[in-house]
Order: sequence, then structure tokens, then C-alpha cells
Amino acid sequence: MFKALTIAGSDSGGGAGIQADLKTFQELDVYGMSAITAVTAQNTLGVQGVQPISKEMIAAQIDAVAQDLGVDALKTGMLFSSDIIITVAEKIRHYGWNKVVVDPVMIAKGGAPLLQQEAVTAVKEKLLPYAFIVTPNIPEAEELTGLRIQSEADKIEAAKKLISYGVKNVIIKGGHDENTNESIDLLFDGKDSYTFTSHRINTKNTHGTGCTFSASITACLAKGLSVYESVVIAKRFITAAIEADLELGSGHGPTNHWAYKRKAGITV
Ligand SMILES: Nc1ncnc2c1ncn2[C@@H]1O[C@H](COP(=O)(O)OP(=O)(O)OP(=O)(O)O)[C@@H](O)[C@H]1O
Ligand SMILES: Cc1ncc(CO)c(N)n1
Repeated sequence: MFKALTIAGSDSGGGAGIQADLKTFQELDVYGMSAITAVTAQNTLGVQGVQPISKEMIAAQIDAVAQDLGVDALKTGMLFSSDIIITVAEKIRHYGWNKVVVDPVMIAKGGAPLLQQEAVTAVKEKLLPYAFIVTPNIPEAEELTGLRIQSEADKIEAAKKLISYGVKNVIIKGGHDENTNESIDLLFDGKDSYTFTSHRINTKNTHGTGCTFSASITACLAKGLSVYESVVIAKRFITAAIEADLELGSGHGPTNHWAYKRKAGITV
């Protein structure tokens, strides 16, 4: 039995955040647990409200899981404020967790802020030193490094800068690079870089792609796979989920979390 924890925000619409993470853990045969950092009122059209949870309650959720169930790997998603980031980083340090996936969530697809601007420094200084892998999209990598990313060489430069903050591995996702008909993710382990390429799927239903991708990596790390192997599976999982996207709601619809398992011929 492998167990994974997500420390992230709730998306009432079910396509991103905690809900996407738990669905992904389940599909990859990993027992999922959660510590909710904020509740969002959200659907495919946008974010209608955000209510952060107190840092005491976030700490209590993490302690409850750590002290009874145990954690093989964890991911962080929406953390919203510096206070929450510091609380989470302190718990990661306290429990000595090292399979830590940091998805530096900043802005929802519709443009709503999920991280306060003044909290970016806390992500860099307080959280990234504990990250085994950080999974920014291109705008997030630009914000964290202050660099412009337009080419593969730029991605490597940005990844090197992120490594200098104490992260072990970096994957810069290519979902936002609409200049190509491919979606290219670049993994850098501090020494070598590897690219993971899929054809660009023409759909507006990409709500929660980043959450789903980082949750897949977390589930695979929990099972004991290497970072490279985990990214291979995560890329297959997210590509299948976007290919079989769900036409739900009238905005950016969710991806299909059960597509990967169905594709493998596993039906219940
Ligand atoms: N249109 C697409 N076609 C194929 N793959 C895609 C597409 N959009 C995103 N991806 C893949 O989905 C994963 C997540 O990338 P993306 O850059 O969309 O993350 P994100 O912006 O953090 O997502 P989120 O909307 O959850 O914040 C990556 O593996 C990326 O290559
Ligand atoms: C709660 C939450 N976390 C992350 C994202 C990013 O997709 C979102 N839209 N909502």
C-alpha cells in the first residue's frame, strides 16, 4: 500500500486542486490523503471566491495524517499566502519528508490569483529548498527566476537557477508555449536534461492539467519509481486525460482522470 498526501486548495468544480490530485492518486493505485489550504468556489468559468484555511488548521491536518497514516510522497499545490507556505515548509522539515513535489501554483486558467504576489519570495526561500522536484509552467518559471523563457536553452537556464534555490529536480511544462504544435516538458536533474514531447491537443478543456500532472509524479514517487520514470508515466497520464477531455461546463472543462486506466484496458 502506497500513500500520498496533497497539501492544496479545494476546487469545487472537481477538475483541479485537491479533487484532481485525489482522483489521480486513486487511478494510479495510491491511497490519497489531503490537507486543505484554501477553499475555492470555482467552476469551468473561473474562481468566484477564495477562503484560506487558518495555519493552525492546516498544521493540524498534516499532523493528523503524519502521525497515524504515514506519507510515502507528498505534493503541494495552491498555498495562497506566505504564512501558509511557512507553515507547510516547517511541517515538511519536521517530518523529514523528502519525496516532495512542489507545484508552484500561481494563477488559475481564467486569470484569478491563487498565490498572493508577496508570497513568491516565500516559495523561493522557504519551500523550494525542501523540494525534490518543482513543476512550474512557463509563466511560473519566469516569475520564480526573473528570466524570459522562449527556447529550450532558456528553459535550461531557468531550471539551473531553480536548482540554485535548493531544488533537486526541475520540470518546466510546455502547456503554455502555443508557438509549437507540440507540448514539450523539460526535466533537469542538476546535470542532465530530458524532454518529454506530446502533440498539442486542440481543446479548451485543460482545467487542472498542472495539478493532474504533478499528482501523477507524486503517486509514482510514492510507489518508489525514479524521477525520470515518474515523469514518463505522468506525461502519459496527462496526455490521455487531455485527449479524452470532458465537455463539462461552458468554460475550460476538466480533463478525464479515468482515461489512462481505460486506455490500458483496465475497466472495473
Ligand atoms: N494542449 C495540450 N496538449 C497536450 N499536452 C498539454 C496541453 N496543455 C498542457 N499539456 C500538458 O499538460 C501538462 C501540464 O502543463 P501546463 O503547462 O498546462 O500546466 P499548468 O499551466 O500548470 O496547468 P494548470 O491549468 O493546472 O495551472 C504538461 O505535461 C503539458 O505538456
Ligand atoms: C484550487 C486550485 N488549485 C490549483 C488550480 C490550478 O489549476 C486551480 N484552478 N484551483
